[in-house]
Amino acid sequence: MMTLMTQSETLDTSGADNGNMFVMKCGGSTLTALPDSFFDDLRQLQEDGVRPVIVHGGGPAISENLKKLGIESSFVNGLRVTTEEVLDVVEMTLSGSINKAIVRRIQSSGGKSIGLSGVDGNLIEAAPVSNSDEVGLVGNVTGVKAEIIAGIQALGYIPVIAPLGIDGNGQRYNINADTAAGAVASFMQSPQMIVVTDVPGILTTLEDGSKQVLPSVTVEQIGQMIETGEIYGGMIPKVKAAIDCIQGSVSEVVIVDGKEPGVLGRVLAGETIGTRIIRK
Ligand SMILES: Nc1ncnc2c1ncn2[C@@H]1O[C@H](COP(=O)(O)OP(=O)(O)O)[C@@H](O)[C@H]1O
Ligand SMILES: CC(=O)N[C@@H](CCC(=O)OP(=O)(O)O)C(=O)O
Repeated sequence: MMTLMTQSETLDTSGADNGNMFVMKCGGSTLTALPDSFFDDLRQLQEDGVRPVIVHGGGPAISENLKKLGIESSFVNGLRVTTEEVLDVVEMTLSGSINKAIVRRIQSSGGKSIGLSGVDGNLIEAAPVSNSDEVGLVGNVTGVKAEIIAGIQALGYIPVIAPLGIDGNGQRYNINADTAAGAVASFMQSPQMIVVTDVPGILTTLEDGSKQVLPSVTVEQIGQMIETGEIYGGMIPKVKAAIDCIQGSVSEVVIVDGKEPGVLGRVLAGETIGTRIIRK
């Protein structure tokens, strides 16, 4: 049965099986380091009938381009202070070079992919964050047109989404990629979100000073780790996005290192790898 959606709504799953989909966030810290085998695995999953959705970052590339152009940039609590001038560079970098580089890599591995940003088709609807007086044109997600993503998947392509948003007046916003991925996972009713980054999971420091990956953490433990400073910097938006989306239909968020061989298949097979963030 076809369902028509006039506004952004959580996907009606009455006619679709979302059990075989997952949302993956690929961090800018790791994009260039992802091996060809990562994209081969993605193609294999697609051939096996799994339907991934990719939301990507690109923070380091944005900073590099801003520097080249002599534009000052700074962060407040992990969010880039974004003027219209900065936003031009954010859009050029994320929707342009980074988005297309990912699409090309998927295609080079024999997979099928279409890249778009949250601006296209008003895919990601956004509103200013509460501290916009400090950070400028940074957005929170208020809606995701899940039917656009589902449509691209139905055509047999992997959607690759750059984290920009747009409001009813046509104003663009810069959205943290972890936040955007968590919102896409929620609105798509994805059972799982996989966060691919440059560390093997959430690390904790043992008494002897060595670091160890936590196989799983609860929302409560995360709160404590932020308070003690054990979780800091770029890990904070990841765990916050994870907490937000596991309140709904997403049952787990897994944080993994994209360089780990066979990582995607291993996560989907339920292997203990990286850190699983679970409700309780
Ligand atoms: N407890 C923690 N365990 C692992 N990494 C952490 C932790 N706290 C902070 N981090 C930092 O988070 C970084 C990942 O975030 P970020 O650099 O923003 O990656 P991405 O570009 O993938 O979003 C790690 O490289 C590490 O420096
Ligand atoms: C508002 C905000 O901070 N947006 C981010 C968007 C990119 C991003 O989040 O990239 P990573 O996942 O690589 O960090 C930025 O401008 O850097």
